Amino acid sequence: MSIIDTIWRLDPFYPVVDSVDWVERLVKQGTKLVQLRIKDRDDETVMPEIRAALTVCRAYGADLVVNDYWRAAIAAGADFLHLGQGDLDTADLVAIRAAGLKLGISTHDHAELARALACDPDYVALGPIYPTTLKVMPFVPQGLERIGEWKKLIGDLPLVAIGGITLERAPACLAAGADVIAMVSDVVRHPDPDARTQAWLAATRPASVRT
Ligand SMILES: Cc1ncc(COP(=O)(O)OP(=O)(O)O)c(N)n1
Ligand SMILES: Cc1ncsc1CCOP(=O)(O)O
Ligand SMILES: [Mg+2]
Repeated sequence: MSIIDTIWRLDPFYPVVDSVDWVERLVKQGTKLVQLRIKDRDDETVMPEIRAALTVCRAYGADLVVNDYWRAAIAAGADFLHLGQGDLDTADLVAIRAAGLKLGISTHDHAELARALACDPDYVALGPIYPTTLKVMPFVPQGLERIGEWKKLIGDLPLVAIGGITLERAPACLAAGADVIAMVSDVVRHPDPDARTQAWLAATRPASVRT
Protein backbone atom coordinates (compact mmCIF):
# COMPACT_ATOMS: atom_id res chain seq x y z
CA MET A 1 0.00 0.00 0.00
CA SER A 2 1.46 3.40 -0.97
CA ILE A 3 1.37 6.58 1.11
CA ILE A 4 -1.34 7.87 -1.29
CA ASP A 5 -3.52 4.86 -0.42
CA THR A 6 -2.88 5.38 3.27
CA ILE A 7 -4.08 8.98 3.32
CA TRP A 8 -6.91 8.47 0.82
CA ARG A 9 -10.23 9.63 2.20
CA LEU A 10 -13.67 10.09 0.67
CA ASP A 11 -15.36 13.46 0.95
CA PRO A 12 -18.48 13.18 3.14
CA PHE A 13 -20.68 15.05 0.59
CA TYR A 14 -21.43 12.74 -2.34
CA PRO A 15 -24.09 13.94 -4.79
CA VAL A 16 -25.30 11.54 -7.50
CA VAL A 17 -26.27 13.12 -10.83
CA ASP A 18 -27.23 12.10 -14.35
CA SER A 19 -25.34 14.47 -16.66
CA VAL A 20 -22.02 16.17 -17.29
CA ASP A 21 -23.76 19.53 -16.86
CA TRP A 22 -24.67 18.60 -13.31
CA VAL A 23 -21.17 17.30 -12.61
CA GLU A 24 -19.67 20.57 -13.83
CA ARG A 25 -22.14 22.70 -11.88
CA LEU A 26 -21.37 20.83 -8.66
CA VAL A 27 -17.58 20.74 -8.92
CA LYS A 28 -17.54 24.46 -9.76
CA GLN A 29 -19.30 24.93 -6.42
CA GLY A 30 -16.56 23.04 -4.60
CA THR A 31 -17.95 19.49 -4.56
CA LYS A 32 -15.06 17.00 -4.28
CA LEU A 33 -16.86 13.69 -4.82
CA VAL A 34 -19.61 13.16 -7.37
CA GLN A 35 -21.21 10.17 -9.09
CA LEU A 36 -22.26 10.12 -12.73
CA ARG A 37 -25.34 7.87 -12.79
CA ILE A 38 -26.76 7.61 -16.30
CA LYS A 39 -29.26 4.78 -16.69
CA ASP A 40 -30.29 2.60 -19.62
CA ARG A 41 -27.58 3.42 -22.13
CA ASP A 42 -24.73 1.42 -23.64
CA ASP A 43 -21.00 1.79 -23.10
CA GLU A 44 -20.42 3.44 -26.45
CA THR A 45 -22.93 6.24 -25.94
CA VAL A 46 -21.96 7.00 -22.33
CA MET A 47 -18.24 7.05 -23.09
CA PRO A 48 -18.08 10.71 -24.26
CA GLU A 49 -19.99 11.78 -21.17
CA ILE A 50 -17.70 9.83 -18.86
CA ARG A 51 -14.65 11.34 -20.54
CA ALA A 52 -16.07 14.87 -20.31
CA ALA A 53 -17.04 14.40 -16.67
CA LEU A 54 -13.55 13.09 -15.87
CA THR A 55 -11.95 16.09 -17.56
CA VAL A 56 -14.04 18.58 -15.62
CA CYS A 57 -13.56 16.75 -12.31
CA ARG A 58 -9.80 16.60 -12.74
CA ALA A 59 -9.71 20.30 -13.61
CA TYR A 60 -11.44 21.08 -10.31
CA GLY A 61 -9.63 18.48 -8.18
CA ALA A 62 -12.75 16.39 -7.65
CA ASP A 63 -13.21 12.61 -7.67
CA LEU A 64 -15.66 11.19 -10.22
CA VAL A 65 -17.39 7.89 -9.52
CA VAL A 66 -18.77 6.18 -12.63
CA ASN A 67 -21.94 4.19 -11.95
CA ASP A 68 -22.61 0.85 -13.68
CA TYR A 69 -20.55 1.13 -16.90
CA TRP A 70 -17.40 -0.68 -15.80
CA ARG A 71 -16.07 -1.31 -19.31
CA ALA A 72 -16.43 2.35 -20.23
CA ALA A 73 -14.92 3.38 -16.87
CA ILE A 74 -11.85 1.25 -17.61
CA ALA A 75 -11.57 2.52 -21.18
CA ALA A 76 -11.91 6.15 -20.09
CA GLY A 77 -9.23 5.77 -17.41
CA ALA A 78 -11.63 6.57 -14.56
CA ASP A 79 -10.52 6.33 -10.93
CA PHE A 80 -13.74 5.21 -9.21
CA LEU A 81 -16.60 2.88 -10.03
CA HIS A 82 -19.87 2.09 -8.26
CA LEU A 83 -21.57 -1.26 -8.77
CA GLY A 84 -24.79 -2.68 -7.35
CA GLN A 85 -25.42 -6.34 -6.66
CA GLY A 86 -26.95 -6.93 -10.08
CA ASP A 87 -24.00 -5.22 -11.72
CA LEU A 88 -21.63 -7.61 -9.93
CA ASP A 89 -23.20 -10.55 -11.78
CA THR A 90 -21.58 -9.47 -15.03
CA ALA A 91 -18.64 -7.30 -13.95
CA ASP A 92 -15.06 -8.48 -14.42
CA LEU A 93 -13.56 -7.59 -11.03
CA VAL A 94 -10.10 -8.73 -12.09
CA ALA A 95 -10.14 -6.32 -15.04
CA ILE A 96 -11.57 -3.54 -12.84
CA ARG A 97 -8.78 -3.98 -10.30
CA ALA A 98 -6.12 -4.35 -12.98
CA ALA A 99 -7.22 -0.94 -14.30
CA GLY A 100 -6.61 0.53 -10.83
CA LEU A 101 -10.23 1.51 -10.25
CA LYS A 102 -11.44 2.03 -6.71
CA LEU A 103 -14.75 0.25 -6.21
CA GLY A 104 -17.89 1.04 -4.21
CA ILE A 105 -20.63 -1.57 -3.83
CA SER A 106 -24.31 -1.24 -2.84
CA THR A 107 -25.72 -3.38 -0.03
CA HIS A 108 -29.20 -3.82 1.40
CA ASP A 109 -28.95 -6.91 3.62
CA HIS A 110 -26.42 -9.21 5.28
CA ALA A 111 -26.05 -11.55 2.33
CA GLU A 112 -25.29 -8.61 0.05
CA LEU A 113 -22.81 -7.23 2.57
CA ALA A 114 -20.98 -10.57 2.69
CA ARG A 115 -20.84 -10.62 -1.10
CA ALA A 116 -19.63 -7.03 -1.23
CA LEU A 117 -16.89 -7.61 1.35
CA ALA A 118 -15.68 -10.64 -0.58
CA CYS A 119 -15.01 -8.23 -3.47
CA ASP A 120 -12.61 -6.18 -1.30
CA PRO A 121 -14.40 -2.85 -1.97
CA ASP A 122 -13.08 0.64 -1.27
CA TYR A 123 -16.42 1.65 0.21
CA VAL A 124 -19.71 -0.02 1.08
CA ALA A 125 -23.00 1.77 0.41
CA LEU A 126 -26.11 1.07 2.49
CA GLY A 127 -29.57 2.10 1.41
CA PRO A 128 -32.21 3.21 1.32
CA ILE A 129 -31.83 4.79 4.76
CA TYR A 130 -35.17 6.60 4.42
CA PRO A 131 -37.96 6.23 1.83
CA THR A 132 -36.76 7.43 -1.56
CA THR A 133 -38.82 8.66 -4.47
CA LEU A 134 -35.97 8.28 -6.94
CA LYS A 135 -36.35 4.61 -7.69
CA VAL A 136 -38.57 1.71 -6.74
CA MET A 137 -36.70 -0.55 -4.33
CA PRO A 138 -37.73 -3.91 -2.88
CA PHE A 139 -36.24 -2.97 0.50
CA VAL A 140 -37.85 -1.22 3.45
CA PRO A 141 -35.93 1.80 4.70
CA GLN A 142 -32.90 0.68 6.69
CA GLY A 143 -33.03 3.37 9.36
CA LEU A 144 -30.32 4.80 11.58
CA GLU A 145 -29.69 1.72 13.73
CA ARG A 146 -28.76 -0.23 10.65
CA ILE A 147 -26.10 2.37 9.82
CA GLY A 148 -24.50 1.69 13.21
CA GLU A 149 -24.72 -2.06 12.70
CA TRP A 150 -23.11 -1.80 9.22
CA LYS A 151 -20.32 0.41 10.53
CA LYS A 152 -19.48 -2.10 13.25
CA LEU A 153 -19.41 -4.87 10.66
CA ILE A 154 -17.20 -3.08 8.13
CA GLY A 155 -14.82 -1.34 10.53
CA ASP A 156 -12.47 1.14 8.86
CA LEU A 157 -13.95 0.69 5.39
CA PRO A 158 -15.86 3.88 4.45
CA LEU A 159 -19.64 3.56 4.82
CA VAL A 160 -21.78 5.53 2.37
CA ALA A 161 -25.41 6.10 3.40
CA ILE A 162 -27.92 6.75 0.60
CA GLY A 163 -31.65 7.03 0.09
CA GLY A 164 -33.98 9.81 1.14
CA ILE A 165 -31.24 11.73 2.93
CA THR A 166 -31.69 15.46 3.25
CA LEU A 167 -29.35 18.04 4.74
CA GLU A 168 -31.53 18.02 7.83
CA ARG A 169 -31.27 14.23 8.17
CA ALA A 170 -27.52 14.06 7.46
CA PRO A 171 -26.23 14.80 11.01
CA ALA A 172 -28.12 11.81 12.42
CA CYS A 173 -26.74 9.56 9.66
CA LEU A 174 -23.18 10.73 10.34
CA ALA A 175 -23.64 10.36 14.09
CA ALA A 176 -24.96 6.83 13.55
CA GLY A 177 -21.72 5.85 11.79
CA ALA A 178 -21.93 6.88 8.14
CA ASP A 179 -18.72 8.36 6.78
CA VAL A 180 -20.23 9.72 3.58
CA ILE A 181 -23.74 10.84 2.61
CA ALA A 182 -24.91 10.27 -0.97
CA MET A 183 -28.02 11.94 -2.28
CA VAL A 184 -29.88 12.81 -5.47
CA SER A 185 -33.11 14.69 -4.81
CA ASP A 186 -31.99 16.90 -1.96
CA VAL A 187 -29.58 18.65 -4.33
CA VAL A 188 -30.84 18.26 -7.89
CA ARG A 189 -34.54 18.70 -7.09
CA HIS A 190 -33.95 21.56 -4.68
CA PRO A 191 -35.35 24.93 -5.82
CA ASP A 192 -31.86 26.43 -5.42
CA PRO A 193 -29.31 23.63 -6.04
CA ASP A 194 -26.28 25.93 -5.78
CA ALA A 195 -27.32 27.28 -2.39
CA ARG A 196 -28.16 23.75 -1.26
CA THR A 197 -24.72 22.54 -2.38
CA GLN A 198 -23.07 25.33 -0.41
CA ALA A 199 -25.10 24.40 2.64
CA TRP A 200 -24.09 20.74 2.30
CA LEU A 201 -20.43 21.69 1.89
CA ALA A 202 -20.50 23.94 4.94
CA ALA A 203 -22.17 21.22 6.99
CA THR A 204 -19.91 18.36 5.96
CA ARG A 205 -16.47 19.78 5.28
CA PRO A 206 -14.03 19.52 8.18
CA ALA A 207 -13.02 22.95 9.51
CA SER A 208 -9.36 22.21 8.60
CA VAL A 209 -10.06 22.16 4.86
CA ARG A 210 -12.62 24.97 4.58
CA THR A 211 -11.50 27.91 2.46
C1 LIG B 1 -23.49 5.54 -3.54
C2 LIG B 1 -24.48 4.67 -4.24
N1 LIG B 1 -25.15 3.75 -3.53
C3 LIG B 1 -26.03 2.96 -4.14
C4 LIG B 1 -26.25 3.07 -5.50
C5 LIG B 1 -27.21 2.16 -6.21
O1 LIG B 1 -26.52 1.27 -7.09
P1 LIG B 1 -27.37 0.11 -7.79
O2 LIG B 1 -27.97 -0.72 -6.71
O3 LIG B 1 -26.53 -0.57 -8.79
O4 LIG B 1 -28.52 0.90 -8.53
P2 LIG B 1 -28.36 1.98 -9.71
O5 LIG B 1 -27.90 3.26 -9.08
O6 LIG B 1 -27.33 1.48 -10.68
O7 LIG B 1 -29.71 2.10 -10.29
C6 LIG B 1 -25.53 4.03 -6.20
N2 LIG B 1 -25.69 4.22 -7.52
N3 LIG B 1 -24.65 4.82 -5.55
C1 LIG C 1 -29.60 5.27 -6.39
C2 LIG C 1 -30.10 4.89 -5.06
N1 LIG C 1 -29.70 3.72 -4.48
C3 LIG C 1 -30.22 3.53 -3.27
S1 LIG C 1 -31.28 4.77 -2.82
C4 LIG C 1 -30.97 5.59 -4.29
C5 LIG C 1 -31.62 6.87 -4.62
C6 LIG C 1 -31.16 8.03 -3.79
O1 LIG C 1 -31.85 9.17 -4.21
P1 LIG C 1 -32.48 10.19 -3.17
O2 LIG C 1 -31.34 10.83 -2.46
O3 LIG C 1 -33.22 11.14 -4.05
O4 LIG C 1 -33.38 9.40 -2.26
MG1 LIG D 1 -26.04 -0.14 -10.71
